[in-house]
Amino acid sequence: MTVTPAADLATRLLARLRDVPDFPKPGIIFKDVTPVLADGALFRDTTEAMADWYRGEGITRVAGIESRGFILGAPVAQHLGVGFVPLRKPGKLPYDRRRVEYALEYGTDTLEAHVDACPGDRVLVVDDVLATGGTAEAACRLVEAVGGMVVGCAFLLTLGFLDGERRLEGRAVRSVLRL
Ligand SMILES: O=P(O)(O)OC[C@H]1O[C@H](OP(=O)(O)OP(=O)(O)O)[C@H](O)[C@@H]1O
Ligand SMILES: Nc1ncnc2[nH]cnc12
Repeated sequence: MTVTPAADLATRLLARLRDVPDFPKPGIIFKDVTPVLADGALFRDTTEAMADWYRGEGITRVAGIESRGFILGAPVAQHLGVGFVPLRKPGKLPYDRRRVEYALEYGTDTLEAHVDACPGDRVLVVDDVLATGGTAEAACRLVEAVGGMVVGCAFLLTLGFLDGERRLEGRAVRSVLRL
């Protein structure tokens, strides 16, 4: 895991991230990124930093994890000049799909991708938060199941105490901020 040396960006993010206790379940302190997204300069600088790490890595597709991974992944794809593919919650994609199931910090969930989402692509997986790593690990498996090669994973925030990095061992994982 590499954390960006752009300390000022991390400081700006820390000032904007909002802790919401007991959401979506008692005992969870939810890291709310909506104030970051609402700050235009911070939103741009964050997604540019996430894209910059992977310039020169031959990325041909960005895969964003529903739902906040869509919001961050689409501008990352635009900064890199490549296409975007959505990894979606079940029942949302219209065409032929593959699916993977995974455990969350607060339950279980499923991700789906179109079978032709990223054949032969060099893929960057993007999400807002790396917590237990279940979602991102499932996203990587799903990308591989539809023929993509995962070059790396980029996050705005890693919750280090939940040890998600262990689930992604061997992958190029980067995060703007690590708490
Ligand atoms: O590392 P993990 O423990 O797997 O958790 C991380 C995931 O949890 C959150 O998504 P959530 O399930 O809340 O979905 P949402 O983005 O649709 O709200 C977050 O956006 C990540 O996708
Ligand atoms: N505590 C948390 N805050 C925001 N997103 C999360 N995803 C999993 N755990 C989370």
